[in-house]
Amino acid sequence: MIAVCGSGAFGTALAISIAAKGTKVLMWSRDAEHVAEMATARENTRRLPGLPFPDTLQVTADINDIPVGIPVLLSIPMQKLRDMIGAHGAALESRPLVACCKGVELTSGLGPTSLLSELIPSATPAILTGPSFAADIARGLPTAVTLACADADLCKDLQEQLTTPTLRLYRTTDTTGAELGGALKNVIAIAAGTVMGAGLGESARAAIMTRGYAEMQRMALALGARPETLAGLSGFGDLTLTCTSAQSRNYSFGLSLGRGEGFDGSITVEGAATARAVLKRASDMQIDMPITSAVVALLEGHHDLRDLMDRLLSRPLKEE
Ligand SMILES: NC(=O)C1=CN([C@@H]2O[C@H](COP(=O)(O)OP(=O)(O)OC[C@H]3O[C@@H](n4cnc5c(N)ncnc54)[C@H](O)[C@@H]3O)[C@@H](O)[C@H]2O)C=CC1
Ligand SMILES: O=C(CO)COP(=O)(O)O
Repeated sequence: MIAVCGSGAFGTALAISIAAKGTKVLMWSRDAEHVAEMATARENTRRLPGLPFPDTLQVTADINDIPVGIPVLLSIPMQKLRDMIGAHGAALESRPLVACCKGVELTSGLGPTSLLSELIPSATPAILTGPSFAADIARGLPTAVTLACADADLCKDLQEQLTTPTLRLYRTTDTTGAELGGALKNVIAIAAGTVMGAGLGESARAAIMTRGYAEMQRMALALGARPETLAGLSGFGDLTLTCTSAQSRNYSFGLSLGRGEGFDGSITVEGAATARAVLKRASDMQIDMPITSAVVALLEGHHDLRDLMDRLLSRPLKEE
């Protein structure tokens, strides 16, 4: 048995996929009304309509229903994870906790596994991340992601428990690389969307993706990530998906920025807060991140995209 905390799109998709192979899954949400709705409809009509729950998936609004010791997947947006743990951490102690979120916390500069280690030292943190849209996972379309956990034996055990016939997990002990790949690619996806929204062309997007990947590597390697993790599913793989699909909320947010349109503030766009958090960390560490810096300028109301592009294009010429 496993548990999933958070009944958003991603948590629900993982719960459906894992339950579909016969594993018992208990999905918790803080919203009792939503839980009652899901229990009756046997689907999450708010986030993944039309994708029925397997019989092995149950829902609860009481986090204390989660049995002691079983692995818990935490699919809560990065900037909300501290609040969630603050309110419910006592129920999550002494067990594997698999972060299923992508970002860097604005207030601390920490990624999901470091934050979990700080807040619940008795738990063993892991992270599940990589190129995967929730709807694809829930529909049973083929998907491959990275599972990272510093404890190699536990990582292998979780890999077996969470892999399904359509969701294939690759394992690594490099939690830093996995979580930074997932966080940083969202920032570059906002930039790629902006370029496309502004009509600057697919060649410009390819340049943003490639130079964005160079930025991701600079930051992640400086923080101890392994290059092969960045080149894998959680880095290059997710960068590719998120910078090329309007299914991505980060990319769609960028499209709106580039077109000068508004965007629904209730939609989870992890890259926005992460861009600010990463830029602060990069400037403390004297790491050059011009694309991230341009995204932050856009977020702070710098509407002259042409001026930002000119700034990127007029940087000193250098080796690749
Ligand atoms: N949607 C997708 O296709 C994918 C999402 N992710 C990642 O999964 C994470 C979650 O994203 P989604 O599920 O799409 O977001 P979502 O916006 O659909 O759902 C977020 C969930 O978190 C809950 N939540 C928010 N604050 C909370 C709090 N303080 N306490 C308890 N619960 C709280 C909400 O009630 C909601 O159920 C993000 O980090 C995202 O980057 C990763 C891969 C795919
Ligand atoms: O991380 C994702 C796909 O791997 C989902 O991307 P968005 O959060 O931009 O929708």
